[in-house]
Amino acid sequence: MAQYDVKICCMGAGYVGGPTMAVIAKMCPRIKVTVVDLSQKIIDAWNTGNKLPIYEPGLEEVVAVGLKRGNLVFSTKINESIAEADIVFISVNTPTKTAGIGAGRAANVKNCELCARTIAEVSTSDKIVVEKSTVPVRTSDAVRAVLEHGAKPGVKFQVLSNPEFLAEGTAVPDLETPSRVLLGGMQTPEGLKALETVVNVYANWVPRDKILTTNLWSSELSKLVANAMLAQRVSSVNSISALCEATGADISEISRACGTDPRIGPKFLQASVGFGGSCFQKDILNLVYLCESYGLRECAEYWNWVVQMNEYQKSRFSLNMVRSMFNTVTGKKIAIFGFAFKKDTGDTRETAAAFIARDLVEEQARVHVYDPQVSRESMFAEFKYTLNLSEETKPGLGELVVTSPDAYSAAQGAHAIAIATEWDEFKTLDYKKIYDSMAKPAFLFDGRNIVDAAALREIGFTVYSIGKPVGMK
Ligand SMILES: NC(=O)C1=CN([C@@H]2O[C@H](COP(=O)(O)OP(=O)(O)OC[C@H]3O[C@@H](n4cnc5c(N)ncnc54)[C@H](O)[C@@H]3O)[C@@H](O)[C@H]2O)C=CC1
Ligand SMILES: O=C(O)[C@H]1O[C@H](OP(=O)(O)OP(=O)(O)OC[C@H]2O[C@@H](n3ccc(=O)[nH]c3=O)[C@H](O)[C@@H]2O)[C@H](O)[C@@H](O)[C@@H]1O
Repeated sequence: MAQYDVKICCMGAGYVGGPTMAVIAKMCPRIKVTVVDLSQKIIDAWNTGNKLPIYEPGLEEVVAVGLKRGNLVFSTKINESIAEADIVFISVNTPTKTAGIGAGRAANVKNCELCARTIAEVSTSDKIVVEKSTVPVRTSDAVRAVLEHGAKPGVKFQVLSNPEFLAEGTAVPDLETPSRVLLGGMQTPEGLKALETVVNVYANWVPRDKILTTNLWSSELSKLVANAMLAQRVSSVNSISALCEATGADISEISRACGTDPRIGPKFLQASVGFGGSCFQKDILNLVYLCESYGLRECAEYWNWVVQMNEYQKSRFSLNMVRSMFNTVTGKKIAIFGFAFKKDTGDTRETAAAFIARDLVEEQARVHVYDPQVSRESMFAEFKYTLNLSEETKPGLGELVVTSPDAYSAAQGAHAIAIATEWDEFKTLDYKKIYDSMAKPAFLFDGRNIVDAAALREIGFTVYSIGKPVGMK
């Protein structure tokens, strides 16, 4: 039997737990990594090695290394895996609360607490418990209290915070060459020793100067702030896109002109139909709630506007579609290109595309959606979860929303195309062929500014791009 230097157990085999642990296993042959989940279906999918539960470029190859070598295991044997581990990562979902105190804003840390209870219950040896989930600042206090109160005699726990900064679609490069790894711990001799143990895991492939250590609360809060600041840039640029449409300025030129200043930088200045994803909105609302809880009303309002601006951008997009199409889309076929919240992922959580589809369906349009990675099942799950939109709340939804096998059939006979996700394949479609197959006038609303609007206008399309007045290149 193989001998390992360290044994890791990760609770939660989702978008974060799966890729993060697969990379640790790949980079550290002397570490055994077991990823556990409550869902047998998810664990079975990871174990296939080639039909993974999530789509992420390059991930199959990374998972294959650990599975083949035997130091990466996916399992539902939660208790046994925790019991044999030296380090336990908690990487479970922390969604926005839907009921009770702070509903709609506060993060629900129920799953983290349950993990802590399980760890306390089954541990017969000391463990380092690492919060990888994104949590409100000071959640580690609660985790520590649960662990200490539930611990078997003589068993000691150290709690660390190690938030994850990977972005979906680029998870593998983000994990293999991270901008930084952040680790927070208690500034006590035991806390610092635990920090050093986990620093040593990452130091197998991450340069030491990129491994930042802080106190627990700074680490927890930095994660919320990083997401809030990234989302703030998108909302800022989106707010200016509305001003561009009104004045004749061009948002792409503005992003370039401002982003060239090294103090501002070029990234996250791409105007869009609105940001989506499971975390930006959730984490900002969590920050808003924290500010409110500490009586910091102005700070709460400030960050809340990042979310408000995003809502405005999404509704502005669908309103512009309806207005441009002579104030009615009733009975019209409309193609939506892309449903994932960004390219290179099949994740639909909080995707702007769902909001656009909802608004169009409310107007009784017939919406035909094509996305290379999103199944009809996930699309309808997202409608229900985020928008409470289902056959029960909107009879006939199943017929109004059609999932198409490709972009051409989605657009066939349609009055308009809305590009909601920036998949590369949408840049190189045969738009002449698409135009010829559409009802006229043929509209194209580019929610990602990825098509060559001038070339499409040459073909005959009426093109609307974000942050560019009609008729502009
Ligand atoms: N999705 C992303 O790109 C990122 C997410 N995060 C944060 O990481 C955390 C996890 O997010 P995702 O991986 O996206 O969530 P996810 O929903 O994809 O995965 C969470 C998994 O945890 C499992 N789980 C829940 N309770 C459990 C328990 N008691 N024992 C074992 N498994 C349990 C669920 O079955 C699920 O498979 C969240 O706090 C999120 O905010 C942080 C950075 C990036
Ligand atoms: O905590 C998380 O879950 C993660 O959230 C984001 O990652 P992710 O949501 O996967 O994707 P992003 O690339 O940040 O995009 C988020 C949304 O903003 C949109 N966006 C992004 C950049 C931009 O310039 N314009 C823009 O509209 C994207 O299309 C997408 O809908 C952060 O980038 C990660 O660092 C973080 O770990």
